Amino acid sequence: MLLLPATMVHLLLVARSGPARLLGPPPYLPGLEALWSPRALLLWLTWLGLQAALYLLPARKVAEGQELKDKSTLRYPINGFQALVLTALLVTLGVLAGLPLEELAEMLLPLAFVATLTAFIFSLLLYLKALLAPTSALAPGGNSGNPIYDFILGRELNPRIGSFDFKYFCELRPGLIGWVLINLALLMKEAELRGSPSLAMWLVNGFQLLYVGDALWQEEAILTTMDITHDGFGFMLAFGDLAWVPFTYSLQAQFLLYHPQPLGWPMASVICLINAVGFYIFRGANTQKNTFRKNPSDPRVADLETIPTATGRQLLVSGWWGMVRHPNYLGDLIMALAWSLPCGTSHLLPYFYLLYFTALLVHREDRDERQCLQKYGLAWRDYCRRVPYRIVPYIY
Ligand SMILES: NC(=O)C1=CN([C@@H]2O[C@H](COP(=O)(O)OP(=O)(O)OC[C@H]3O[C@@H](n4cnc5c(N)ncnc54)[C@H](OP(=O)(O)O)[C@@H]3O)[C@@H](O)[C@H]2O)C=CC1
Ligand SMILES: CC(C)CCC[C@@H](C)[C@H]1CC=C2C3=C(CC[C@@]21C)[C@@]1(C)CC[C@H](O)C(C)(C)[C@@H]1CC3
Repeated sequence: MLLLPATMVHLLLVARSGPARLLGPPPYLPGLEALWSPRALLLWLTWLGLQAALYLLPARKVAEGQELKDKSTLRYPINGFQALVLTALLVTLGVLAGLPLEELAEMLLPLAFVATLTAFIFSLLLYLKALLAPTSALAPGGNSGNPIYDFILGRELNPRIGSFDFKYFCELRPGLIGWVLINLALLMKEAELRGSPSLAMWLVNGFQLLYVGDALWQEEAILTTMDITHDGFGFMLAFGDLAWVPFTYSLQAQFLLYHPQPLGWPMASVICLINAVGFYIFRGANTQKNTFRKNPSDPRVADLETIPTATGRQLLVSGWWGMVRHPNYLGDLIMALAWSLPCGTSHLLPYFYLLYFTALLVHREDRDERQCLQKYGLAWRDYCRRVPYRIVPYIY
């Protein structure tokens, strides 16, 4: 709980320091006056309020989630992309009216601090709320009885007030859209400092906007991911969604603002190709699984080979899911590489995301395999025999 926020602050400080050494000490230890700013708090609360208001707007579609323990299903508004477009419109109007968006680049530290504070307070409230929740509403992993463990992992699976689903909202809106907004502010700051944004900055902004835009366009697909179907909503996800994603996932753009990197068109084209390959695998795999889970007889997946399981559900054993057992992770990792390459090879810092993400996905894959083995037993063993590699074909 303390190490993650400390790591985030370390990264923010190091990115703007001359040597930008990931593994070195931070350039200085910020005092409370550098972390706390009422202006940052006001800005952050306005941002959360705006995203909540956009979430509550009428949706083009309302989707049903996976079946819960008590056999019920929850309904989710599909209006994330609409929220992104409306936010973009509002920001454009604001900038045209003189809003100094580039000033965000100077406010990252106090903003990250208030985002962390909100994550702490919010997860405490979620924990208290979960004490009143019925057993059927609890997540499988966050009910050990150890309050600290449960506070971190989250006791309740889908905490809601009325139809407002906190986990679903936080996973895709304030942090993810905040991430691209911070990137844009850094791009504008670079334009102010150097006359125009660098090619490397354009690439990082473009790739990450594609990733976020895609997540919101394919919003419904998140309903079959582990975060929604299995993990409770506690400190880890609240901090991850609200603070970690916007302030550490924008690290490459932060690095580029303070350490401009030369990048020619031939290298830029190779990097674009790497990102396109990663995106193709990531999107193909996620869409295939989501389509199959929603309707196994959908013509797009009906021809794929499957393994029946004792639960009545089937496992895909051809197509993307016949190549490795987590093709979506492979695509995501290839994209992570493409986001770091525009920052050159002189520093390790911009590769932090790739390193952290590899560790996160290897751990997540292992966790998922254990859950699947428990759920599907022999059928899962059969799947592992037929598809022996976890993430990278012939390597891992
Ligand atoms: N940028 C970031 O920071 C992060 C991004 N991600 C991305 O989020 C996406 C979702 O990841 P995550 O939720 O971890 O995992 P998945 O979307 O891969 O979901 C795993 C589940 O898929 C189902 N499944 C597994 N194998 C098969 C198969 N062969 N056929 C059919 N269903 C199968 C199982 O659930 P069941 O059978 O019950 O349906 C399993 O529990 C990924 O693309 C990942 O890269 C994840 C974490 C962080
Ligand atoms: C703080 C900890 C070290 C780790 C916290 C992990 C979280 C930051 C991630 C857990 C799963 C995530 C997903 C996405 C963002 C990061 C977190 C919240 C995701 C929304 C990114 C966009 C993708 O298209 C997705 C598939 C929708 C992702 C779902 C999982």
